[in-house]
Amino acid sequence: MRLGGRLAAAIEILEDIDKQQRPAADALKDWGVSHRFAGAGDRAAIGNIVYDGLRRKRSAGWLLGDDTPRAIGFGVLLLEWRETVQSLNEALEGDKFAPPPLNLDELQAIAARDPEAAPDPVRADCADWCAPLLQRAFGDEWVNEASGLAERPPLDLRVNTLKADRAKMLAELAETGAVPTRLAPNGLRIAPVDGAGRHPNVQSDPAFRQGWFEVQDEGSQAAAELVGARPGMQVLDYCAGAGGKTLALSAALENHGQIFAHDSEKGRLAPIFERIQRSGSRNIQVASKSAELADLRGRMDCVLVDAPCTGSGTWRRRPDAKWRLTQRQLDVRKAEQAAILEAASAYVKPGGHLVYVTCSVFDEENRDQIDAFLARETEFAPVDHHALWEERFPAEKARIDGERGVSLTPARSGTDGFFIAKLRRNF
Ligand SMILES: C[S@@+](CC[C@H](N)C(=O)[O-])C[C@H]1O[C@@H](n2cnc3c(N)ncnc32)[C@H](O)[C@@H]1O
Repeated sequence: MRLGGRLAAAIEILEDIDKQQRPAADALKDWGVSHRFAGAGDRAAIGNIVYDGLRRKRSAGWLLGDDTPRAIGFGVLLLEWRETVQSLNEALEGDKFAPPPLNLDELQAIAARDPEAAPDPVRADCADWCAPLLQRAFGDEWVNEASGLAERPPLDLRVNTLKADRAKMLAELAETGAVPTRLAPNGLRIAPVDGAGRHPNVQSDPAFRQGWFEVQDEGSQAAAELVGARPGMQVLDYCAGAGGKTLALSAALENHGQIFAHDSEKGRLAPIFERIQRSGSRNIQVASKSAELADLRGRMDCVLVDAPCTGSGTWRRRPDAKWRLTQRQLDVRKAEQAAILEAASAYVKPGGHLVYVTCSVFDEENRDQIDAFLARETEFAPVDHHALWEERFPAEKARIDGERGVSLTPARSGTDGFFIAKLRRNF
């Protein structure tokens, strides 16, 4: 397929996502099934236009003076793919699968608009109702921080130190261009791809099947590091889901001590069993029912609450979620987070720690939750987050509120957006 055919396919998929309000991954998969002739390179290129279009939906549409899938598809090629009006016209000419070329209105809009001078919510590529949330979280930096959340992400891996080390993995994955991550001590990073490129399918590498590494954003790895799990500890991962952080904690425990992996939704835990087996972890006990946790009350050295959240920190990877999010969903998440913090805190022993993590950048899900929890539960007090950060990552910058927690963002730390607060139970 030439660029025109790929663009037409991307516009069709963007229309489908818009009309059906469905996840981008599902729409792309269905398109692939009904267009089996498309090769791997075409699928990657079409997927990139769709995902870039969703990341930069507002600014791409604004450039053409419209918010249709067509405007977004063309706009994002101009904004992100280094195409020009001229190069696009040349590429589309004579391609019978291409969409109609840019019309006069579109050409006039493009000529009249300077992306740098666009209104703030357009440059931030966010919904209007989210702008005040981002402003509150980032102050004067909000547009820059929000546009960081609209960039392509890298592919990050965590080396499983139960089976391998970083030098061994660097050699194994040399062809991928992987380099050590700056923050996470066991991380590797494969840089974001350009244009129609695609990341290597690392999960088909024999080293993955042998459990030498996992795919995990560096921010998630850093969050697991800040939990401070050490060999011999008793740790409860209260919202374990598919086990991304459980496995990182298990490696930190070096198989000494115990991790209890819990999640209220049994189905979410389903992938954890195979992952545990592959990783060589021998100290993870999966507990899907709350009743199975009864004996752990007041006994844990550390309880991790990796809370359900809006996921606003992961908009680079799931840009469709950015446009589906509603105020009502945020309110539901806030209520869940408060209830989970309350319930999980009962398992921490005196002198132990409660660690609250979200992959959101909104204060409403982060520091506000910590403030409200500390006001209710006087036996808990925050650790010194500056000292915590310095101890683990002395050379790196993060947005730190000493009392409430550490915030990571693409613009600041080059990771997904994460919030981490560590509280000590004093009595
Ligand atoms: C952010 S995800 C966890 C991701 C996981 N820790 C990882 O690193 O891969 C949040 C999880 O919280 C779970 N959850 C939601 N409500 C819960 C509750 N009341 N108690 C325990 N887990 C809950 C969800 O099912 C979801 O799997």
